Amino acid sequence: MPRAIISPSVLASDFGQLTAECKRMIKGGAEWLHMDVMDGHFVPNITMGAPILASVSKGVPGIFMDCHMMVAQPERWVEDIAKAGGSLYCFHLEAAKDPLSIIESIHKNGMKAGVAISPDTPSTDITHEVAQAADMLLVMTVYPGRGGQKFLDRCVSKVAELRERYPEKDIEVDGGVGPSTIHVCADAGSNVIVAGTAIFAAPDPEGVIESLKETVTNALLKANEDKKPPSSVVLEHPHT
Ligand SMILES: O=C(CO)[C@@H](O)[C@H](O)COP(=O)(O)O
Repeated sequence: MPRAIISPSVLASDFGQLTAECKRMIKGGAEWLHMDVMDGHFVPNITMGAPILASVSKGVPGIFMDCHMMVAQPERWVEDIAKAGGSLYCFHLEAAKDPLSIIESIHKNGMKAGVAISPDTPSTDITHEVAQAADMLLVMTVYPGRGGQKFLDRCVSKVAELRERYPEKDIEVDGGVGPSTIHVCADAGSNVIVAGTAIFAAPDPEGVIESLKETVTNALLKANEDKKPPSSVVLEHPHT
């Protein structure tokens, strides 16, 4: 059964105190940190690249950097991000000419591989081969490019469709996720939750992390329970 993982998006943090902000989130219960890398081509904004990630990994030993690569040439940055301490390299399917070879290169460089889809990309564009090779699938619930946007409900059905196809895979949601939208994401089957504004702008980030995690864990347990045969059937056929 997949487990609940909360990955605060540092895009909503104080970049002047990035290392301290990451430590604050880990202390508050976050397991991963979501690092939004934007190149000004795939999306209009520019955020951070390998040198900043390297400083963070040096300043926060053991950090799991969930790197969301909003870049036009995802194959180009794999080595640099690995050297900078990236733990997971998630690239956009829309930008990839050969997703399978990018996944192979990510694995060769010692990172987990993620494949992201933007709101207008159907989940069926992720082929079975690509989904199987990837460690994580990311369903964007806003258009990539900036934080603080409104959650797009219409993307949730893609999470459910992918969860149906891949019961054990890590499935991440990102964009406008917080206490008011977590239930639909969790019920659809996402287990890795990215939240920026909802966590960093909260007076009690630890409380938000804890409640997001609890909601997701409960949904995962319920889905797992629902898969089991009813207990009466088990009792009637103890040897089957
Ligand atoms: O990738 C992105 C935006 O492109 C996200 O990671 C956002 O940074 C999430 O921020 P909130 O919507 O949670 O504020």
